[in-house]
Amino acid sequence: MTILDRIISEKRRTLSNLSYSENSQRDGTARSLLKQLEKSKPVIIAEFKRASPSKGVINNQLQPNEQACLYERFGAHAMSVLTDTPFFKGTFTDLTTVFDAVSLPLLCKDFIIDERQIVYAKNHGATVILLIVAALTKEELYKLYHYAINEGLEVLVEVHNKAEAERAIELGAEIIGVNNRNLHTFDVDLEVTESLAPLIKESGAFLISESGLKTGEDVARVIHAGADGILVGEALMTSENLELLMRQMKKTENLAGGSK
Ligand SMILES: O=C(O)c1ccccc1NCC(=O)[C@H](O)[C@H](O)COP(=O)(O)O
Repeated sequence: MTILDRIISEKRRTLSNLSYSENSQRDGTARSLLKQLEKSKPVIIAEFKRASPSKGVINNQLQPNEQACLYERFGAHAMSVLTDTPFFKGTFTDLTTVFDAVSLPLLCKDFIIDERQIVYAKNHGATVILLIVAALTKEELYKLYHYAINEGLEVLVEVHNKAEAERAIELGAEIIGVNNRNLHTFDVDLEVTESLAPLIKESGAFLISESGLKTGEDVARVIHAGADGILVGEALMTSENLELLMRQMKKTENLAGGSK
């Protein structure tokens, strides 16, 4: 059993607590990750991540609104907020707090297996949701993807290997995230992005490299492989000089061999 299996099993257990009924006062239509991807490279998706199964507590001291304002000020193009509580110590209040603090596209980083979670995420300010191919059957992936699109949301479809990438491409996903973290061992290896990039880029989808990016050199490596953007959590949550690190990650010289 992988950590993903354990997380999904916990999600199923708590699903009945979610309701469709809550109405949102939040209009996220102007916050498009796709538009950011069309105009900037590399797109930086900065994550608010207190804890994780692989690292335990990462940083429990930061306030989501303050960190969001710093991310926006230092040039993030979008934000990701972990909303899962048991494994990541995140909450949906974090998501609404961040929505109210900044005007960036907002990814609800959760483990979605049911339409109710999509409505719930949207009502709490999400403009992008995550669908993890490894967690869904082909039918579930298709149904949830189109449900989210019909709700006016954008979807980051996450893959870990070639078979999953082929499923994301077959779905017609416009934004595909390659997660460099092995869910069995928790090891991160940027070679995962490098190996899947040609297939994903050939499909015409935007490619986001996720997990394990710590330095400007790491970013240069995945951008050189073909990534259009990156998703970074731990390195930003623990940085002692966030402004410098984000500047290094955004540097256009990182686009080794590529154009802006
Ligand atoms: O981070 C984990 O330990 C983890 C374990 C199991 C499933 C998902 C997990 N993380 C979610 C993410 O995808 C990352 O938070 C995101 O890519 C940022 O990663 P990092 O920059 O390495 O914090």
